[in-house]
Amino acid sequence: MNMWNVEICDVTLRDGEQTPGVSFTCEEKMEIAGLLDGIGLEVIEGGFPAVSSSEQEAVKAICRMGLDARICALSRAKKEDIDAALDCGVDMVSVFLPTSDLHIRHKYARPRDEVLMEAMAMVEYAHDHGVEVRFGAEDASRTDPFFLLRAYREAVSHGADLVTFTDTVGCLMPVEIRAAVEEIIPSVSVPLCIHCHDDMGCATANTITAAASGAFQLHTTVNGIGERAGNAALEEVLVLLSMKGGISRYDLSLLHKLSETVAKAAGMPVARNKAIVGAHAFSHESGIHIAAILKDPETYEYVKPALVGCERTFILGKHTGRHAVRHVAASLGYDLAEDEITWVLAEVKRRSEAKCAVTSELLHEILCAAREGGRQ
Ligand SMILES: CC(=O)SCCNC(=O)CCNC(=O)[C@H](O)C(C)(C)COP(=O)(O)OP(=O)(O)OC[C@H]1O[C@@H](n2cnc3c(N)ncnc32)[C@H](O)[C@@H]1OP(=O)(O)O
Ligand SMILES: O=C(O)CCC(=O)C(=O)O
Repeated sequence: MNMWNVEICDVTLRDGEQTPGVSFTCEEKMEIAGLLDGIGLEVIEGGFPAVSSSEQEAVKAICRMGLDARICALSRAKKEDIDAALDCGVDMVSVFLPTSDLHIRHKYARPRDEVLMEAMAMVEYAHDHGVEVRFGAEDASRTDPFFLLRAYREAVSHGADLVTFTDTVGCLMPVEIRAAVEEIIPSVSVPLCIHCHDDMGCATANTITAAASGAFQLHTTVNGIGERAGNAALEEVLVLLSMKGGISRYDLSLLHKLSETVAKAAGMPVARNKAIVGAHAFSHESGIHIAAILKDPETYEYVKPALVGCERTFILGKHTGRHAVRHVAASLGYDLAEDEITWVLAEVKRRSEAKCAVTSELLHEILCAAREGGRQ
């Protein structure tokens, strides 16, 4: 398998925090940054220092942690924003500018070339301060392709080390992302970053398609949090990089702890069926599935739970079969006879159909009843 040449810039602490109603404390940001660094991510976007003085303090505190990851801060193409970022001691300043005619019309009401060249002076200003500079074309996916390439080339000539293609409103699908990335890469002399939103549910697919098409820096958020429907989910992108991109350098065993930490700090519980980090991502109830998994887990598990430090669980319910009952009962110390299995299975289905979750307590109760002849 070819290994993709990529790095991750996780933007949970900036774009993730733009989720309506979410605000991380400095301590929460530091704890999350520590976990992101522990996984081995190359870049952590710590925040947007121009937002407030406490945001600036939090980014400073992350910079002082001495992490291996490079710390990045977002900035508008404005001197005061760049100064606020530089003052934090970041390694990278990400200067963004809206480039679509739609955005430029409403935000500037001036000719796009004029707006672009003003922003380029800001790219140069950041570059002159000795930090890595990333230039982000906001709403790149709805930007005139000719003007987009011009913006990237100008940014590079003014000192940008990286340029970002942002699907700000999540309007593209993978084939369109591939076409855009394949057009940009040969025309721009610095690595391309990809920043995707999930408005149509394509953020992770778009990000990984961009990686497979040659994009270098992939932007993610933990649990996929972020503006509106969120961003590409870190945990999904990392597992895809491992399973499809031949990249094994990240410590995926920290993903669950990270997911729980972010969910708690954001006040946003993770959906049970969320890929990789959902409570049911490695759980099974269906009888046909469990019967086969007991022979070979690969039958119904493409992602191995151990890859992300998890264990498989079997949950008994309406859809369970005899193999599952026998196995789960045995794991709890009950060696059931065939007639006992029949009774327990019927009882499990009856309770489940009455919308009663078959928790481990209830299962113990049912198994005891089976043993004590309560089934008669
Ligand atoms: C796609 C993205 O995620 S981009 C990041 C979006 N994130 C956020 O907006 C969260 C943080 N934002 C904030 O805390 C505030 O909006 C601040 C501190 C940045 C600015 O606040 P305010 O000065 O009150 O301005 P306000 O938010 O109302 O309007 C934004 C201004 O920035 C301008 N602006 C927007 N993008 C850029 C840019 N890339 N470069 C320069 N100026 C910009 C707008 O045109 C508008 O200017 P105006 O005040 O002259 O009309
Ligand atoms: O340019 C960037 O890195 C960020 C822009 C962004 O958040 C977006 O367009 O959604």
